[in-house]
Amino acid sequence: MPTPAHSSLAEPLTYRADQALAPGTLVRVPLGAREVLGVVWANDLPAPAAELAVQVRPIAGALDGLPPLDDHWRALIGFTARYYQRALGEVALAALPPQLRTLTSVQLARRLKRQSAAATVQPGTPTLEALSGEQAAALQAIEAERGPFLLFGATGSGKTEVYMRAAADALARDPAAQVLVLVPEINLTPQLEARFAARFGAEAVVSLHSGLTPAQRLGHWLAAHLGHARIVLGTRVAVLASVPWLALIVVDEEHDPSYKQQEGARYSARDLAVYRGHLSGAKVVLGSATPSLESWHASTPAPDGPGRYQRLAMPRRIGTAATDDPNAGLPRVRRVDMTRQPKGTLLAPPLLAALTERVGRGEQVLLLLNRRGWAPVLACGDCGWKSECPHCSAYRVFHKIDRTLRCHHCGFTQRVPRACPSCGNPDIGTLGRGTEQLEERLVELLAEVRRPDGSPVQVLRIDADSARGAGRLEAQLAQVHGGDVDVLVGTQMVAKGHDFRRVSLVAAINPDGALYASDFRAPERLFALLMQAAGRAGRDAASGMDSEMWVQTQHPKHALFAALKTHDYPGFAAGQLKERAEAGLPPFCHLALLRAEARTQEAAQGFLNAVAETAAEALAQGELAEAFSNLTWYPAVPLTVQRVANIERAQMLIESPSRMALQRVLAACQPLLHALRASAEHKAVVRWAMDVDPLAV
Ligand SMILES: Nc1ncnc2c1ncn2[C@@H]1O[C@H](COP(=O)(O)OP(=O)(O)OP(=O)(O)O)[C@@H](O)[C@H]1O
Ligand SMILES: [Zn+2]
Repeated sequence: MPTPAHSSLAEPLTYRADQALAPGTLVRVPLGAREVLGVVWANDLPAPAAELAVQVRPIAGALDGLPPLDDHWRALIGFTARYYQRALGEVALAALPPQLRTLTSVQLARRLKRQSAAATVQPGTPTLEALSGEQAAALQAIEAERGPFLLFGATGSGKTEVYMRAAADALARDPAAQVLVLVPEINLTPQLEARFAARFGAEAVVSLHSGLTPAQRLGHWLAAHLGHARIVLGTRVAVLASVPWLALIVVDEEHDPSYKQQEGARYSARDLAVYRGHLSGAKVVLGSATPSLESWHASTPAPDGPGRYQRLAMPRRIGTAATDDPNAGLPRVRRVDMTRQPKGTLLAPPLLAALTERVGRGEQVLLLLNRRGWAPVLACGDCGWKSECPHCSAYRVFHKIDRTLRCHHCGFTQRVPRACPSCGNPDIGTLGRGTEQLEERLVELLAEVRRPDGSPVQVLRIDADSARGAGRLEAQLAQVHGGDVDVLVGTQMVAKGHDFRRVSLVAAINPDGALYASDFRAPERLFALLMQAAGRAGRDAASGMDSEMWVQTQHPKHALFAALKTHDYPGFAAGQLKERAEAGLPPFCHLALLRAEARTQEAAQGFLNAVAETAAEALAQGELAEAFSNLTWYPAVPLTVQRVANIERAQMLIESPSRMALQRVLAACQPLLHALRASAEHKAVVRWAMDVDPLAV
């Protein structure tokens, strides 16, 4: 009973095969007029009645040069499809390398011949540093206990070393063992891949992510599937790779939102990693200096929390064990009250002075501004015109570099008008600031400043615009690591995971926007971003540089900044969890979002409300009555950015204290959703999607 990978059909299809095929075997099967890739899902079906048997088509061929996908993998795919409410075939397909879809059995055999044999792993090289006491204790616990573990290690506490030693232990224990290491965005951390390759040998490590060519992706996937790769390093898609001898899964920076897939099956790779570990008996280590509140709560011991994960703390930075100060080596946090600065100040004078001094001493400075472009809005002071996107409910951003107005939602781009398009006023201006403007201003402000060797100061901007193009980002990061850059300006991209050795001052230029955002996770995100940004400063304890994190804010007394000042993640988390418990928000309840897109807002909301009504009629009585009574359905509302590319977007929140109840009702809603979508009444609906455990609401 192979499941053809591309169909949106929920259930596997039945085919006939002359030879017995083990479950997990890849096959090519006819589907309508096409021939597609499939996976044998079960082979123990009762023979169909004679009159039906003639309708069962034979498979076109089996890719039997390849070992079948194992039970654990199939169970993982089955779980993912069920939990995230998607078709089995779709999830299986997304997990397989695209090139497999087109290969014939003969081509695959040829490809397999070229695949190199199993890599030999050199266990430990003699140049290893001695572990810190905290690192040694964490490793010992990982060795001795079952987990899953939350490695709660301060920035610069040496979590990567713990991952590598735990990996080395797992590989040494079993000559076939494999390790899966998940990272948020691989091109942001080229350093990490290099460190693993240096430690374990380049042949033993393969990467899996969307930046690979189709041929590389197939090659790396095969290396993992055949057991040749001992370490598989990848982004969220790698959690679904076939890794048959899996012994350890590491999820680095487990709080990172990019672990959540945002289209198709909207899975959380972090949550699936925990499930996968449970399925295949592999240990799971989630690591972060700013864990997600879900993982923090899960690792809180009874009676205050469920104690499902075991928390391992490494509060100290490497090289600071000799002092009594638990925050030794972490930057001193300074809040600048922007209400006391002249209106429109971009960089407060004391910050500019500190920055100038640091650069003059040959230290590096990192400025965080989470907004790309020159200014978020272009506006006319006379008639009130603003640079709205004609296709979206959003403003187009002014990019000075190529003099364009660009919509960051739909991509619509035009040249900047010379005068106000509405009233002809030639004197149009900008509102707000982005990274381009900050970069330009810094170059002006630092024009007279010299580095210790007398050369002019170098300013570099890193954001999604500067990083466009293959290899650009890696090259820019290499410039920073190489010391060619004095001031680095960037969006959240620069705050993540980098081991910058010479940064001694980090500043958040304007973080206030997120303080009062409507999403209940906004404070958690902001706190993590600022802690991580601060974590890029003063990483070389041996250099003796003191380091600082500056925060420019209109709300210097805000509790979030107070917690940041003392590097108090546990205090911040406790406050947030208390609020979440009182408000009945995750992790104390479970959410699903139903989204709809249509030509009109009315049609989008009408569809969602019809789903809620139909579900109530169909499910409130009968078998699912009790589960259904555990759910709260909120009315449909427009999304914050309501219209994108002329499509109206709406969503409906469904909430339950019981994950099980939510799962059962969502599954029962699937046929209702498909039927409603197909009905004439809702033909204006363009698409709908279900997001289980959504990250943003
Ligand atoms: N036992 C050790 N002795 C000396 N140096 C070490 C040791 N362990 C790690 N380091 C070094 O300390 C630095 C910080 O370690 P690492 O990058 O692993 O930190 P991290 O905990 O992952 O931080 P972040 O959360 O900021 O990414 C690295 O340069 C690493 O090589
Ligand atoms: Zn647009």
